[in-house]
Amino acid sequence: MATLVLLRHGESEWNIKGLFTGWVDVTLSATGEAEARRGGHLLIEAGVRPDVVHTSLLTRAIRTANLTLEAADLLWLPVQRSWRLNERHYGALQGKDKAQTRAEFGDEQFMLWRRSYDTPPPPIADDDEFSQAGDARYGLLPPELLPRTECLKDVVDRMLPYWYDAIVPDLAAGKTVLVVAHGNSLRALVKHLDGISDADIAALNIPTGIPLRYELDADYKPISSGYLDPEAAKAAIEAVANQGK
Ligand SMILES: O=C(O)[C@@H](CO)OP(=O)(O)O
Repeated sequence: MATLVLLRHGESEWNIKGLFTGWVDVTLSATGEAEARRGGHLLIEAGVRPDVVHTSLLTRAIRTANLTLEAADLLWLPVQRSWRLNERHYGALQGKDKAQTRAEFGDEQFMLWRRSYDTPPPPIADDDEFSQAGDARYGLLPPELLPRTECLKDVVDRMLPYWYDAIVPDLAAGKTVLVVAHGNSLRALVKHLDGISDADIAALNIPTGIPLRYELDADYKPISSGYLDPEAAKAAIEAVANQGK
């Protein structure tokens, strides 16, 4: 049996403002910092002691991992980072207000862009102020891999190689693995783990800052899973689902 813990970063400054974020590198709000520390305390209370950590390349996930590990007195753990754990690239919606977008394009189009499995938003222009073209952190990435927009299916496709090549080997070595990532990159991973259909994944939302623990069998299929604070998770999931309303 292997233990995997998934943690969405704490609330970000753009989560408060209700803006589509994607690959824009915003930092945590004060609430997000507190959530991240609480995540560390929840790990201690549950007796979960990660051996290794994987994060995206985005500051809000990296800072969440640091604050969570610090609270759990585990800052010394080895950490690996990959763009493959980044948030879904939100294309031309990056930097746009969710409520305004909903009002302008209507409920159906808004939900299609936000939660459909295979409809990406329009691509972002390279000269857009919220584009990542030319961002040094993706400098080693072959240019054709740098997305200009992504739907959830695109995220599954670019995240799974990292699951198989980097995370599964850690689990196979008997390590408890903590993955600190994002709402949609974790939706992609949960879809894979729980075998959720393309249609049903639209209804799945991940709360900020609450560790989600999986016990996996020898084939890395879930035996059990649950948030370390189920009551708080329930309310926070509802809030994510209602964003833009
Ligand atoms: O804006 C984003 O990048 C994500 C996560 O905050 O939003 P959503 O939940 O709407 O996909």
